[in-house]
Amino acid sequence: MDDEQKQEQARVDSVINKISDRIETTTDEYEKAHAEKRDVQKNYRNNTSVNWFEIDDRIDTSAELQQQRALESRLNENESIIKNQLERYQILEKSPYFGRIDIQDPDESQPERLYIGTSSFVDDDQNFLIYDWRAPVSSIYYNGVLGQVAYETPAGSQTTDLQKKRQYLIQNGHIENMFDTNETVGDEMLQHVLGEQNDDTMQNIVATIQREQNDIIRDTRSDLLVVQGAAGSGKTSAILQRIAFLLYHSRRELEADQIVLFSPNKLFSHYISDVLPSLGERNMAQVTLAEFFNERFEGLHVQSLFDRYEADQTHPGDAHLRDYKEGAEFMATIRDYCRNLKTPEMAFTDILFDGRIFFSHGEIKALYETLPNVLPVDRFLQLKNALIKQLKARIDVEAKKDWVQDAIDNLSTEEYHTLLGSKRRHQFQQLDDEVAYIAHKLVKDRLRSVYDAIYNGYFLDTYQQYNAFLNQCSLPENVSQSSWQQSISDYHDQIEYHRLNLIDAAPLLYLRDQLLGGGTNSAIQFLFIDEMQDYSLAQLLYLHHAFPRAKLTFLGDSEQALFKDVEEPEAVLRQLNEAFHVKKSRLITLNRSYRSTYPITTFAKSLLPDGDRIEAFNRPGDLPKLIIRYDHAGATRALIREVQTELAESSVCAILTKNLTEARQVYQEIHGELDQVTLLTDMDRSLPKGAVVLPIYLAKGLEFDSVIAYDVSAQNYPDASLTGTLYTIATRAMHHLTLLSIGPVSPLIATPRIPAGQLQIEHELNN
Ligand SMILES: Nc1ncnc2c1ncn2[C@@H]1O[C@H](COP(=O)(O)OP(=O)(O)OP(=O)(O)O)[C@@H](O)[C@H]1O
Repeated sequence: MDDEQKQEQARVDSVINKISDRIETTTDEYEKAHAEKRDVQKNYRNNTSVNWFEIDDRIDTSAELQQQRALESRLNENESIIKNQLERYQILEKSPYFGRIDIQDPDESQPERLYIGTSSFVDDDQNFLIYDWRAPVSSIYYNGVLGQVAYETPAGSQTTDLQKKRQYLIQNGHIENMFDTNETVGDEMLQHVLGEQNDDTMQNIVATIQREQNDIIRDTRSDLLVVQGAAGSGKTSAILQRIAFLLYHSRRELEADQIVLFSPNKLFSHYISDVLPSLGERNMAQVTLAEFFNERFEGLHVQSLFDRYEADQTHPGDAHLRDYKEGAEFMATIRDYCRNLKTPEMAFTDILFDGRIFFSHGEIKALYETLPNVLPVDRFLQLKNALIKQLKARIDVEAKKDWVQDAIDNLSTEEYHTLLGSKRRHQFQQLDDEVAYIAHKLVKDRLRSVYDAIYNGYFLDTYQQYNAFLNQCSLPENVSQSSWQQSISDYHDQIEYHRLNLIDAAPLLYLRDQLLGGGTNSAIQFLFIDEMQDYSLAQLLYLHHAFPRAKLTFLGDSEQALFKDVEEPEAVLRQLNEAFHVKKSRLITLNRSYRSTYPITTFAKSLLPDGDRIEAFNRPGDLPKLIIRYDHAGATRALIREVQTELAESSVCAILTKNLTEARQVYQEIHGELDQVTLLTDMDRSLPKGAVVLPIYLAKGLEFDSVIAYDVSAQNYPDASLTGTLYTIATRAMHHLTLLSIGPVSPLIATPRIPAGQLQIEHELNN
């Protein structure tokens, strides 16, 4: 250790001491806050156990309880603020900072040294010992090269002279490594971090954020930010850091649950779940598209993207028809259709109660006719109000009937009191009033389902309405009437079985919202969509409609699209701009790929016709291995041997297949021969150790130490339509990639673009 490093270590020690002291005092504070909250809660519980019916005169209790509830919520908040601070200090205690910048401001006589870490730390004399990485001045660390640099502050742009930039790797209080660099963030540090990574969960990249990634993270202006980047270029990492940045930037106005991330699968949700907590922030809400749709279509099973991948492989369907139904124009057609819909064309339906008609569709239609001719969404709101008014009138009439009196007589004391609810006996002038109240309440409760049906708009059969819409569409030239009619009849059959094809989900929801209103959540301020290439424009438009106030960040890589054509990043942005009409949009492309070793990225990019623009990060490693076998038994033996070799070094080895059928078959073949092997499905939420077998679409967004691509033969990957699939598989590997071919190798690999020297080839003879 040279003198310089000794001095730096001494500073680290002294800062850690101060952090440890602070942890001690904060722990005391936390315990106090916790005890205070517990006392109040105990008190609150004792009070709420008051029996309302026996102690009629304790009217004050309610006000007291309200006060206590407010107090409890204040104490809760206080406790969680202290807890959060404590967690941040605990993170800092292990590794207080990762960067230092020495800057000389024009109006200062001395240069200043600033140390940068995951959050700021101020000593008792108000000296900033650590700056938060998200502070305006910290951007110099990520963006600046030595010399004059500018950075944005709330007060405008500032310039300063950057004299030194130093990076540290501090683990458990020790400086493991430190480098001075003139680059944005030096490659040495990246080498170190990337070489060390393992599969468990994603790590934050705060110490080594690259310049273009920093642009993504710190963008606060764009309404629509589109990130297109090669596999492993850090798109997901960057947006998680962006979320942490936004939470810091708008601490007062933004909560983590006002941010939604659409993630590609459940495994991915788990995989990224540690990143924000490791930065001292709460996780945002996460949902998959399938979860979102299934929640919106209660009682209907919506086809998932995975079901569709599987179906596509046997019945690819009409591509033109799909393009039409998944496009922006189709959604616009729905909006126009809804706006111009005439009463006779509306699919009104009866509201039933106990199997009998309560409001007939004719009655409802007639009522609708009497309402002012405004947009359907407003007119339906009026219709709901009018129907609820009628329902109330019918409740009044019904409450006076004999059956109700009989029902009251048969109520147990407990049921009676439940109906009485918070009302107290002395609030009624006479017993009759009380009975009338109970009768009314009883009928209202019984008719609750009618009320819900009105409230939810069940008087309009939206499935039937969508069917009617489909039947009147003017088709584009490349879509034939027969294939359109077939798709309508498929839709019809699916609905009969309470199922819905993915292609119809967004349009149908849009139609429903256009007519009946609702479906929107204005509380969400930021919407993130990862793997955007797997979403149709119609789906993206629907999500924009569903979260109308949210700023949008979409990220993806069209090269990784399974069964879809590659699109240029600029074309993606153009399409979105035309469809979304946002004020400020921005495209950021990331071409440098960090995940895999140099030989793996070099191989993977060669699979793509235009892979040259991808830059492989220079991390050394073994060449990808291509194993060729000419029969199934030989292939299985080779597979088992490879898995064993890989598991001797790594804790997880992923065998990636084209689809679920293939994954099941591989699992059957090997699970008797290996100790730890798991077949993963779309229900799995976490990754077990050992060998895992899964179809590629479930591995989207994930990475593994070691990947075996199963059966890359010419028979299994015959043509360019599977380039995206193969590329996605190859780019999941961080350190080792093995390709197993049963029979002659796919022309996607046996191509002049991939010289033999890029691979280690093992033929059957070597078995
Ligand atoms: N600046 C960085 N510093 C350190 N590691 C990084 C950096 N950028 C990316 N990585 C690492 O590279 C790997 C790939 O990153 P990430 O998963 O974010 O890429 P991606 O573009 O979303 O990939 P894909 O599209 O293939 O899912 C991760 O292990 C991530 O930690």
